[in-house]
Amino acid sequence: MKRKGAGEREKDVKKRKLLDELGESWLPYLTPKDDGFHQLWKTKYSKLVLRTAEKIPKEVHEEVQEAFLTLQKHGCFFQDLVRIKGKDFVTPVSRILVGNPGCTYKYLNTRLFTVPWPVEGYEINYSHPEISKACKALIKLNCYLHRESVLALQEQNLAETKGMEDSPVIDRHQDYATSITEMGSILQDQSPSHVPENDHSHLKERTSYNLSLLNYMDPQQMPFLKQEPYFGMGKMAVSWHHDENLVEGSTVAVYSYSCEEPAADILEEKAPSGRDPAVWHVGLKVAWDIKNPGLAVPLYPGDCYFMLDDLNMTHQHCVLAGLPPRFSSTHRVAECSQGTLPYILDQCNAALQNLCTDTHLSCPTLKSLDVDDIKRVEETHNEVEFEWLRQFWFQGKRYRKCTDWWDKPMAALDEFWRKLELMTSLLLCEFRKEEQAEEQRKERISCLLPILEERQELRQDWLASGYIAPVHL
Ligand SMILES: O=C(O)CCC(=O)C(=O)O
Ligand SMILES: [Fe+2]
Repeated sequence: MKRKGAGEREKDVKKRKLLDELGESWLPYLTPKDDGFHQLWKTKYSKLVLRTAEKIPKEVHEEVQEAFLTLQKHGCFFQDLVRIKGKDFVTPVSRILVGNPGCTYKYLNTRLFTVPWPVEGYEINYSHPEISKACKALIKLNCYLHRESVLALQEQNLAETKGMEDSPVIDRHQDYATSITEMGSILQDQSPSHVPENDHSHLKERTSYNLSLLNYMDPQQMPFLKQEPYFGMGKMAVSWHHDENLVEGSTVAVYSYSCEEPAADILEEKAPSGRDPAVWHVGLKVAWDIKNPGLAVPLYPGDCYFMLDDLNMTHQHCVLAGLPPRFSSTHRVAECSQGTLPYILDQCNAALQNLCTDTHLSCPTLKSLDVDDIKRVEETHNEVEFEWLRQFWFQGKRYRKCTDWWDKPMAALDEFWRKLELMTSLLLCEFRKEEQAEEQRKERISCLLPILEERQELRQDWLASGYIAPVHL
């Protein structure tokens, strides 16, 4: 629950050690111009799959590229304020999260809320018909990438890791516009309690993307991009990382669209080795390793790449900036057992069971002072305040640019939070009363205290990061 990520210090030590070992020199990396590039890809990076633009239906390109431009025109991309090692940073890329209604995705201590794509059974008001069309194009892309991922896993026999022998083979020529109804059933499958019944659902689970994080950056507007530190790959739009909060072993599928076809390699003569700095690339390296050369794969407009199976865990990736502006749509299976609206509403409802507001009572009371009940209620209080409300309001009104979908749920969570505040104050009143046995009182207080301390600390933390609270918080 704390904003300061665990394990960050350990990572820092590892990184320092790596850079120290490296000294002044750079590690080798290969691009398609180098001998051995394909051999290296096949042996050390085989779970990275590239589908070049010409293999992808024209309809996909047209709809998705239009969607990107629409979302940008309507000002829907935002730079995120993220926290790394206790410090706040603004991401150089601007982002928007689109996905299943009610889903969220937490990265670098920031929780993003999906702008919902249209799924049957959900009523969604978009602020503009063009935004509605864009979200529809993205869910269609999602279906397309889901099918392509299943095929790629089957082609590499990765679908069989858990006995996939009788999983049906998907027909590549199936119409890409998979019906939204099919997505509806996928959405239901993703309830936290869903347990795969057979091996086919295991494959489906690891490729049923529930959201996409869209990125946009115009390098001309970003003069201070970081240089890639290990290989000398040049300017990075996104530094080396593993994607966080994904279902273990799930694929990540990316559609990449750099807005202009790069001019013939005019810089080639000046930079005979290394990657072309005019072209966008995805960089890959084996995690915490200096033995294997890195890989820089150029991405031309409309190319897609897939990080299959456990590639995201065993390797790190980065995005190397080219010259033109670029969009990407990164489809993920977010681990959202504690990240959906139904989840947090359930938690709040359960906590509120401990509040008795019978009309014949002049003021509300708590039903139980049992330590387990106190703990559950007060922990939910922290969770809704720090993981949801403050995260949501911190990002301002950005979601309203696209939809009012989150307004009602957030108002409901706000209402829950007020009642939880009341419950904390009722609890403190109880502790002031004399009639409890001393032992019991001590036990209750020692269970409550750490949770209240954490609340206090986190409130300070949010305050320090410039968060402006709505009046009542
Ligand atoms: O834009 C891309 O190709 C990938 C971006 C990325 O790695 C991320 O958003 O996590
Ligand atoms: Fe990533």
